[in-house]
Amino acid sequence: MSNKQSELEKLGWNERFERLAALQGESIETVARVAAVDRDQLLLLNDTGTFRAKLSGSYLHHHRRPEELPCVGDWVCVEKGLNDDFGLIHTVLDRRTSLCRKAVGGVNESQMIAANIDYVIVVQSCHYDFNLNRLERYLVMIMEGGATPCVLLTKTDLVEPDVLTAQLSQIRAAGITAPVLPLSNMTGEGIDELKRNLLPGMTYCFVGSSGVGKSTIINELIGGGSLETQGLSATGEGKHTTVRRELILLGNGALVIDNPGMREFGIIGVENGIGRSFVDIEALASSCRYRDCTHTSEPGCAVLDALSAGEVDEEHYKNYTKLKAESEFYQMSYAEKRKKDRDFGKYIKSVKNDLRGE
Ligand SMILES: Nc1nc2c(ncn2[C@@H]2O[C@H](COP(=O)(O)OP(=O)(O)OP(=O)(O)O)[C@@H](O)[C@H]2O)c(=O)[nH]1
Ligand SMILES: [Zn+2]
Repeated sequence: MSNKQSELEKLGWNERFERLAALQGESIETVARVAAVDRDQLLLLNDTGTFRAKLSGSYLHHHRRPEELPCVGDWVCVEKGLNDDFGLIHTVLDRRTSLCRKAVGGVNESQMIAANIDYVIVVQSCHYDFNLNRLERYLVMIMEGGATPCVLLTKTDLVEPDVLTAQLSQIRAAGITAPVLPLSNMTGEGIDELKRNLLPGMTYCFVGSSGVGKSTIINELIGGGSLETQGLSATGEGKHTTVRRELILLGNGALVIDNPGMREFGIIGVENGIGRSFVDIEALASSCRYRDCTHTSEPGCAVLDALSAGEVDEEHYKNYTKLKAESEFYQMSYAEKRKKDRDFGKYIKSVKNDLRGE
């Protein structure tokens, strides 16, 4: 393996991207990872360090949809002469995973937040913030983007052990098998285990409501020794701006993406369960000919009838079927997860023991 290659692997590069680049006739010499995006300016990272870049005119001309523009975590191919201030990006390699904020239930809006994340860590505080429905919505959206979810329950120092135990059993009863780690930034419980679980070359991000402790955790992780977290100053149009780097390489080799959009990820529509925001469609569904009607092609479907009569908005209908498909996909994995119940039971027991200090 070339030196260049092993340096890039520290930034999350792997064989899959290698093949993608080769397919597009790109040499490994041109690749870099997006560390931040600031309007038309990007901060890139490769084996030589951090540098600035812009999208080539041709790329902009051929890629107009918002999701085609590079976001933090993307791998791009870039041309930069020794004396150039900016590199010119001409290719964005296909994303392996993505985190996309989107609306469900009527509003048509979506925003690419980050790309090529391996693990998304959903942070909820077990003190007031805990909400199973919200957790499920986060997990669905994460899995839809292809990343692996994990859950952190923070502020365990603020609740009685039985409150935490009840929350863990609620999570288990909902069929969620993502790893759940109770943690306290105050007592330090769970911090070491979290650190042990962050693997070199893997990309992580933390999502969750404001105030649950994400900054405190990330600061703790960075405090453990981070390489180059500062941004890069750039002079453009007479202004001097600093672009804050959002892709952070931790001392242990793991990568963390920390950006404001990410923190609010999923906020749009996340509280809307199917029953609430799609009551109109659910009501129609009760008059469908078949009880298990999927409202996509069946004869005698009251929803499709209402759609063609213009009584139900097309976009609203699309969102409904989409969310329904997602939750069915999610339900499917429930069955498999049941099998793991026994293991989870053991886990709960060990957590209880930990809490008792055994
Ligand atoms: N008791 C207790 N307080 C905590 C814990 N973790 C964080 N806090 C406190 O909770 C408050 C919010 O923590 P932050 O880390 O800023 O939360 P955040 O999730 O980053 O919030 P945003 O930056 O708004 O997204 C701060 O006052 C922290 O000191 C914890 O485990 N236990
Ligand atoms: Zn139907």
